[in-house]
Amino acid sequence: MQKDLLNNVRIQHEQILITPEKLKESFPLSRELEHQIAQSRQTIIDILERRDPRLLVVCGPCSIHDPDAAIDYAKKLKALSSELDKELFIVMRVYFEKPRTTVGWKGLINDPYMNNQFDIECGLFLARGLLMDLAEMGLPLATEALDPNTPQYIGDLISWSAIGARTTESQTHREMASGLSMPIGFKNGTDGGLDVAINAMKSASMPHRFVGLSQAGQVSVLQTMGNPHGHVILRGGKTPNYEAADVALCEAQMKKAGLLANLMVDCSHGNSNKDFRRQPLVADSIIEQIQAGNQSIIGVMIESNINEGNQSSDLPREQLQYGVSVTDACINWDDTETLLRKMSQQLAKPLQKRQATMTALAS
Ligand SMILES: O=C[C@H](O)[C@H](O)COP(=O)(O)O
Ligand SMILES: C=C(OP(=O)(O)O)C(=O)O
Repeated sequence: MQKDLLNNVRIQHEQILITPEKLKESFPLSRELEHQIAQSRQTIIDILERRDPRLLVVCGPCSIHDPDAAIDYAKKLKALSSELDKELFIVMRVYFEKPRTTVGWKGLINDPYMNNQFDIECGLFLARGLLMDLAEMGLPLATEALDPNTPQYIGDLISWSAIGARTTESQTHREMASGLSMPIGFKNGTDGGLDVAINAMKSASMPHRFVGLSQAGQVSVLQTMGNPHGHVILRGGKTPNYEAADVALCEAQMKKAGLLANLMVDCSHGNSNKDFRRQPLVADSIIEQIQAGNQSIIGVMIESNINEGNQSSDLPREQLQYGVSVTDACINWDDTETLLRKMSQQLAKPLQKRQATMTALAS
């Protein structure tokens, strides 16, 4: 066959992918699960809109590569979250898509067996199947929305999403965020810049029209309503940005932009200088700030796994250590439990005060 000189010159292969609708037929949601997820989303909205004083905690592995280990982790997190639910609303990080600084493993959906076979359809099946299992355990779930088509396949199972530091400035991601069904956090840029996140929050709160995918798998013009439940995630950049002065600066910039100052602090990434051992120190600062009366910090993010540290995603599967991250290094389960118990205990009083302020403002 004669090669087309002008079209798809650099496309080597095309494969028709299952439609969102068809994938969902294999993993249908029960009415109970629908209600549970809608309720979790509403709880997060209540936290953002100051009707629920609890701290939103997005906690879990940097990325999922082993669904069995994710279930093991989730069992521990579920038990603990039920115990601490007076102070903390814990949502499990279930990240299937990794944005890379240059190149590297792009997550379970893109290359489910980490063997460069890139069986994306299998990745979608694994991702949706795991989300169903986790949701059935009663856990609210969080993910990063990276590929603009992925939410059509799995978004119904997600209660909170993030737009990452590498994509917060992208129009495509802001458009997608404007149509997402759950609250969404925008990370500051990798250089620490706040403007990109604040602009993203503004942009995503507005209606947009753009080309996207329908549930039936048709390329379609999507018209969105705008997502009013955005917030900024301070993740550090060239230097950390979790201290009281950084939080105050972000708060002031958000207010100046006419936005409700709702902030989540990411204890990992630029805020830990990528040293997982520093995550509890960042959390300590958040506890102190809330004890001192801070009202704008509505949540924290923690990268945590069964076992601490990380390992290379290039290792042969049989050499991979169980429950250890293949992307950013995480704190282990024992340290996670200690940290979450400490947060819950030390925040009980200040959060009661938040509740009292909310009640006073509402009356
Ligand atoms: O959270 C994970 C990583 O920080 C992010 O995907 C970037 O990773 P990289 O800089 O190793 O590519
Ligand atoms: C990639 C992530 O973070 P960031 O966008 O802040 O680098 C992440 O949270 O997994």
